Amino acid sequence: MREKIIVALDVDTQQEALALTTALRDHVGAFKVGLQLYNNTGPGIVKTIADAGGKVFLDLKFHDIPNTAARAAEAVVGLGAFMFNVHASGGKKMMADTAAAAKKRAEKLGIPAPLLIGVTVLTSMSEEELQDELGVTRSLPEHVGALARQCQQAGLDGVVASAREIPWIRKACGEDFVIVTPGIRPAWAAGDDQSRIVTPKDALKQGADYLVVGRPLTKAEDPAEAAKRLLAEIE
Ligand SMILES: O=c1ccn([C@@H]2O[C@H](COP(=O)(O)O)[C@@H](O)[C@H]2O)c(=O)[nH]1
Repeated sequence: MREKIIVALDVDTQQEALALTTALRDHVGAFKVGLQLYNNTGPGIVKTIADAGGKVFLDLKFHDIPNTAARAAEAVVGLGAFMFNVHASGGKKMMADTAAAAKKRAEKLGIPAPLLIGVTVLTSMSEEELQDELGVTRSLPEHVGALARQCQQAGLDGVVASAREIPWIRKACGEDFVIVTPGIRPAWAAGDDQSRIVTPKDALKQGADYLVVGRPLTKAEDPAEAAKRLLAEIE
């Protein structure tokens, strides 16, 4: 089960990130480098964590025109992350061009292409916000299911969504499509700015492939103890 846990390293410095990877690497499967750490430290952080024995999910959520996203994806391939992502709402062409560019670059380098995952609806967003602010008329789970289908048709490997929407994603995309679920909160953790939260146990019960957990572990007084507590709930 621990292989399914991805820790969000939302910290400012390489030093803080490496302290967390050292404390947590025996308890989890991978580490996520997002906008905060990447923009504070630069692309080299991916290799630094990989060299320290950690698998890296590079969570930069590309959302741009097809050419820009595809060229950025080519740069990502050489960094050594096992997974990276784009926003599904960037459209099918953007996703398809990005997937094709990453595969081509990986082939050229003779390395496996990283998994490419589409962000459906951010887990911080509620159905009310989606409908009232973004003008989406279908229900949130239906919207996630429809975006997931577009990701699959564009050649992506999976999606990011709340574990609440897994039944809709499985219905639209089948069992082999990768589902990465942030917004994971054990009962003892604060919800913070997340809206569609799910416990680790329920996320696994629903069939999540990966659970992204940040603050419940990284802000804990003892991150390794918090990870052990979380694992005790699911193993
Ligand atoms: O829909 C999404 C997409 C990405 N995230 C990222 O996951 C982590 C969650 O951190 P917590 O501290 O466990 O809330 C964070 O890095 C987000 O950028 C997400 O939460 N929701």
